This record gives sequence, C-alpha cells and structure tokens, in this order.
Amino acid sequence: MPVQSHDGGLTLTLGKSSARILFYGATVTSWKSSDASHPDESIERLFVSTKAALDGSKPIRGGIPVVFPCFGAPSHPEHSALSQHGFARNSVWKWDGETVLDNENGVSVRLTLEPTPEITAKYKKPFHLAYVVTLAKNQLSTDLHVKNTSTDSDIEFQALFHNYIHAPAHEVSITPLKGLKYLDKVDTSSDGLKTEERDAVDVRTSTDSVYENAPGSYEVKWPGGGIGIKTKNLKDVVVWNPQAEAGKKIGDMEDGGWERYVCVEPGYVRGFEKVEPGKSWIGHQTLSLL
Ligand SMILES: O=P(O)(O)OC[C@H]1O[C@H](O)[C@H](O)[C@@H](O)[C@@H]1O
Repeated sequence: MPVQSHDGGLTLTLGKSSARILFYGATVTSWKSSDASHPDESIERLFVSTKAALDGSKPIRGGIPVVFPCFGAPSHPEHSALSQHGFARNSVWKWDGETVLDNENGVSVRLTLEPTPEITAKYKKPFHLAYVVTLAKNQLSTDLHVKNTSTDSDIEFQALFHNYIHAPAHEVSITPLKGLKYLDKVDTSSDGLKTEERDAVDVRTSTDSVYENAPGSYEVKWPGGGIGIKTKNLKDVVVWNPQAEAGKKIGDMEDGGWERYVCVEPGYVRGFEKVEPGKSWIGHQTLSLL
C-alpha cells in the first residue's frame, strides 16, 4: 500500500523511498530514500532527536515542523497569545482518508487544520490550512495552503518549513547566501542587519541567521552528500544549528545531536504575508538529493 495509517500518522511508500507524517503538527518525521551509491538501501535524510516527545505533549524536535502563523516569539498583535513558532506544529491535523496522488511518479497526501477551541482561545482569525506532502523518487515536497475564510478581514501571518536535515554539521556548506542581508540572532550585541560575506555558509559555530529576500533555491552539501531545496513564495531562509553550548540547554535534544543536523528553513518570516478574505496563499518546497 502506498499510504498506510498507523500510530497517529501516515507512512508513504514509493519503491525504496518512504516518508512518515504525524497527525500531530503534520510533522514529517522521516524521509528515507536510496541514492546512486546505495541503490538497495533506504537512508534517513532527516534528523529527529532520540529525546523528541512523540506523544503529542510538545512540538517534535526534528523532522519538518510547520511554523505558522508566527516565527519565533510573536511580534504581531494578532499573534500575541501564541507561543514560539505558533500553533500549527502542536495541533492535531486531520486526514480525510484520501490519497491525492498515487502513480509511479509520486505519492501524495493532504492534511488539514481548522480552528479548534484550543486554537480559538489564543488566535481569533478564521482560517483553513491544508498541507500536502508528496514523496517522489529522491524527492520530498511540502505545500502549505493558507486560506483566509473570513468574509471581511485580512489575515497576516508568517510561515516556515523547519527542515532538520540529517548531515554532519561540521562539514556542511550552504549556498548561495553571499550578499544577502540577515538578522544574526546569536550576536545579541549587533543592532540591525548584517551582510553575508561568505561564498558558502557553515555552522561550525552556533548559528541562528535569518536571511531575507533570499534566492529561494539552496544547496546544502557535505562530503559524500547533499540536499537541494527549491521553494516558491518563501522569500526568506533561516540557518540554525546551536552547537554544543546552546544545544546542551535544549531539553529534548539528544546528546551531541547538534553534530548530526543542520536546519535550513525556507519561510516567509521577515514581515508578514497578507491574505484577503476568501483568498489563499501557497508556500512550497521541494527537497531533492544532490
Ligand atoms: O526550540 P524551537 O522552538 O523548536 O526553535 C528552534 C529554533 O527555531 C528557529 O531555527 C529559530 O531561528 C531559532 O531561534 C530556534 O532556536
């Protein structure tokens, strides 16, 4: 079966590739695929901490959490009661039992989220979210559809795919970010934006950088591997790895976990996307093996 529902989520299978999506947070917690050097193996491409709570008690530390409607601590008055990164990553999404696509090119499912009493207690805006996850050969795509179901008022939001890419953190290089303006969240002494001077960005020291108006297409490479990220409607990108000092303070991070991933997170997070009543917005990414 290309789509199986079990243990609070879905497993998509296509040949040697598979993906696991939890209803909690619509979080993709696994993406496995073979590659040219390992044609008969299914290799995990995402990092999930062994200390991640998988029981719905807190957002998943790893995989691809969905950030909506605020990135980081809320800064918009409509989001003020929300916690860091909003409610999408810790709400239970619904699946209607349908497979959107099932052929030799890919397998796709759609989860949805609408206001629940818990959400409405903290966020008053009406909305409909749909999240489409598509597994293809050597590729995983995610699409977030945000519909403003109000008849009379705009919604303003931020959205981001918080990709934890399984990689040797000390050896990754991320391109092309040179020349972009970015907010350096690690350097608290700096005021204003910096300009990226490096041809290739690394995370050998603690890194938490929010690049704005980025090209939308990135390569994350390391010796023997790499992931390409292509996006639509996601004008910013965040590069995050806490390294040891900050990583040890993260309660659900496994020991040394920061050595095994880099977060490269495309999003709309500098300023707010605005959607008029009855209208929709779609943010898209495709992760591909390089
Ligand atoms: O600990 P979390 O709420 O999951 O956030 C994890 C990280 O997410 C993003 O990458 C932010 O830029 C970081 O500042 C934050 O530490």
